[in-house]
Amino acid sequence: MPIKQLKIHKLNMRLKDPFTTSFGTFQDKEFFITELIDEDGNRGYGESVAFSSPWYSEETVKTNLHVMEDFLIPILKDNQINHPEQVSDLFHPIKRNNMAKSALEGAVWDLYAKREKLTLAAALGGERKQIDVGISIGIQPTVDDLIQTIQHFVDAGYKRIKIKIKPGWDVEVLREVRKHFPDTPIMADANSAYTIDDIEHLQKLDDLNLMMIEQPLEHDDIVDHAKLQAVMKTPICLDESIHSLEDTRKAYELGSCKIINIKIGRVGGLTEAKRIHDFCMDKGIDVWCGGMLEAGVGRAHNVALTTLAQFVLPGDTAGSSRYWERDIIKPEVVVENGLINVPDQPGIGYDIDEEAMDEFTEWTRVYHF
Ligand SMILES: O=C(O)CCC(=O)c1ccccc1C(=O)O
Ligand SMILES: [Mg+2]
Repeated sequence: MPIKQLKIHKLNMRLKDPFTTSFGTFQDKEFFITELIDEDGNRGYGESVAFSSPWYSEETVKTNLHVMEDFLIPILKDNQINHPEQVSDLFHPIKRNNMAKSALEGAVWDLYAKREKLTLAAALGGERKQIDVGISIGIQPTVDDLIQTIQHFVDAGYKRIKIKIKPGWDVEVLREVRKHFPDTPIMADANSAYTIDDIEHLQKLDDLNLMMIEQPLEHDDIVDHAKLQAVMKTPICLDESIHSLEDTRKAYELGSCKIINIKIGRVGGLTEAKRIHDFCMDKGIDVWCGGMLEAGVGRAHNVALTTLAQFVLPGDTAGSSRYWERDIIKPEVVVENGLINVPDQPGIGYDIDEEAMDEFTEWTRVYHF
């Protein structure tokens, strides 16, 4: 691909409502939009998903910029790229920093799909025209607030409800929720808030008919999760622990989970996400697409990935309006009856809303190839 220029746009956006997990509360999001421009004027876009603080993983907005500028962009400049699948191998010598890698690799995928006049979904091999959507609800001030919030999103049609839990906001809360919503597909996400010493406590969740429990134990663990899965009938889903196909294989061999949440940023890009998907399809592990409170570009990438066959469970790919007063894409991502219609325009399939980009852009840097 005759790449001419890369732009990195630094954006600041404010979520409509604060979002609280076991590790902290977010409302202001700073991130990068990557824009890769070829000699014909095609533009491919990616989004960095690291947060400002290393609470979810070790990456931050600042480490993303450092790693992109000092290591990854030089690799892109020095190599002729014909297909986006080359990028993850070219980036492989750089350890981890998967969200930085993904922000650039995503722009290469979008540019490639646009040049080939394919939707990003089709370029990845996805066939679904609509995807099922769930929603992730942060920790609320009171159980009543939580129940009202769930009711709101159940009424809006979301196909499953994910509830964030932490010690002190878990068994009793979920029991109350289950009483109000006996038949709703419900799951819990602990974001690594428990340890092996909490196994007996976590077993109390087993009679609540949860779809799964996401990442109950340490962010880097797969051994204790296997011990937990062995004594629980509720499926364990791994999020933070899975950074690669290799991690997935090891978790599978140990029996650490029955479900995997695939986040493009966490695994270093769409190519690795697809490799994990293919492995899980082969082994019968269900997967779904996780979220990082993305703006429109990242959200569009998630929608495209979810069209692959083994994404059999609703993802955390809620509509733009769940997060933002105004998103940076036109049209915004819309959820109706718990479904998103996959766009049929080339690449990510949504246009950049240049006016919104201007509003949220703090600065732009240009790199000439
Ligand atoms: O709606 C979303 O984008 C996902 C929300 C979510 O659960 C989440 C948000 C921030 C960090 C981690 C997570 C997570 O999936 O664990
Ligand atoms: Mg999670």
